[in-house]
Amino acid sequence: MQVVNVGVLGLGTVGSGVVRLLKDHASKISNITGRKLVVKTIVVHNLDKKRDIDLTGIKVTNDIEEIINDEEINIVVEVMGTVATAKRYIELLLSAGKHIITANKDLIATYGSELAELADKNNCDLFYEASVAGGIPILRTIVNSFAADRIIEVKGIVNGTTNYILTKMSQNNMPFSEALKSAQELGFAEPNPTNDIEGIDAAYKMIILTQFAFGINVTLDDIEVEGINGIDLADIKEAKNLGYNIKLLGIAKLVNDRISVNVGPVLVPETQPLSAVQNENNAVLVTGAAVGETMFYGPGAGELPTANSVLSDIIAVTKDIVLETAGNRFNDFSREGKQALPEEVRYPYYISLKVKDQPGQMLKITEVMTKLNASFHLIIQSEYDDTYARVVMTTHEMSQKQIKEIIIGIEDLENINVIASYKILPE
Ligand SMILES: NC(=O)C1=CN([C@@H]2O[C@H](COP(=O)(O)OP(=O)(O)OC[C@H]3O[C@@H](n4cnc5c(N)ncnc54)[C@H](OP(=O)(O)O)[C@@H]3O)[C@@H](O)[C@H]2O)C=CC1
Ligand SMILES: N[C@@H](CC=O)C(=O)O
Repeated sequence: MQVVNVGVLGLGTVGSGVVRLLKDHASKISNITGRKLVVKTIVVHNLDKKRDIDLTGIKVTNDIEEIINDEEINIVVEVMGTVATAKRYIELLLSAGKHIITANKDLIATYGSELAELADKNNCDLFYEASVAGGIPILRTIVNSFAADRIIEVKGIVNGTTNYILTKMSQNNMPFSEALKSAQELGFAEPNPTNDIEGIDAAYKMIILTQFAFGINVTLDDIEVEGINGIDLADIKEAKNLGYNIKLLGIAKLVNDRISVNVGPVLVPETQPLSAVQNENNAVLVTGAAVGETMFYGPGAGELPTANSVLSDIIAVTKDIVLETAGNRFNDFSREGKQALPEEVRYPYYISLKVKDQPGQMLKITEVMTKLNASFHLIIQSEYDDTYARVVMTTHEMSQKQIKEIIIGIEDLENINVIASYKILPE
């Protein structure tokens, strides 16, 4: 049987999974593709690091030239992370005619269009199924199964680390820092977890999902992003009392033919399936004009689930090599869409306040709301400490413009501080 040689950049969580799965499923993969896939060379950063994996017959190096100049290597899997270095390596590899598979959402969300052009020019495949929602095959599903539909909304939990942290905080009262440490140990978090907890990782995934679902390019600057680092355990509990779970959601939707993309903590009613998504699992809801709402659920991070998505790309590339059909676009980056206006995007909100316990405070808050044409749904007051009360309000639907003005108005009031304001997903 003919051999297809594979190069791998990175031998961390995902890289180790790729090497393991390629070995474990070698004969099944050969049956599907008609080729024997062999990992020939792996590039790592630290050659002295002890590896808990069988690397017999594989060359491990820290010199990318060993892959670039090896004409026997046809496919390269980039699972090392970083943006600048990974971009430079992938450009050199594409120019050398290698097909690329990457799990690097930071890179694809930022330079996907540029790299896709270079891949086209060199008749190479550039696939990145693992870059969004780990083990869920969401990108190919959108490309293949929604081709004839018109998608109007894509929303979901697309970051495993933050969902894991929120689950542990909510169910086990685990402090934020302890839950984050555990997510890091389990290999879910990015090497630098700032992007996870600040919502940037989810925003990168929403950029890619927006391209696939709507054919529209957005950048990080077009997305309102809020992470989970400011979330108070008391708000998680308060939301629960009201029948909601707080989840970090990405929401991309068409509003009057303009695109709105947001990432942030959202109160999800317990009755909704997204509310039941626990730990590192992800779920993406795709709403098509014809099909209605569909949901795709599975592990969003971790060694083997992510490696499985990488392997599905490896098999797709190998089939293209065999059939000589490589170089087809995974995705069309051509359209620039218009941004939805802040007054067009409407949700009910949850607002949590620290209010000095003195007469007339609620009246002042009500005045701000009334002036801005907004109204409460319910108000709950509890003790914050000896001097302050915690006031939690849910509102009727209002625009993003209104909620911003309300928050500014309330912050201007003396002895009243806004702790949090989160969207509420309608029932
Ligand atoms: N972990 C997950 O669940 C998921 C991760 N991803 C993405 O996959 C990619 C890899 O993530 P993950 O496996 O968790 O990361 P790890 O930190 O576990 O592994 C990174 C690997 O890349 C190597 N590396 C880093 N920089 C360089 C460099 N400059 N040159 C050569 N090798 C380098 C490291 O080498 P050394 O071992 O020598 O230090 C290490 O083996 C990232 O883009 C991430 O966003 C996507 C989906 C899920
Ligand atoms: N750090 C990411 C890994 C997968 O993309 C996450 O937690 O989702």
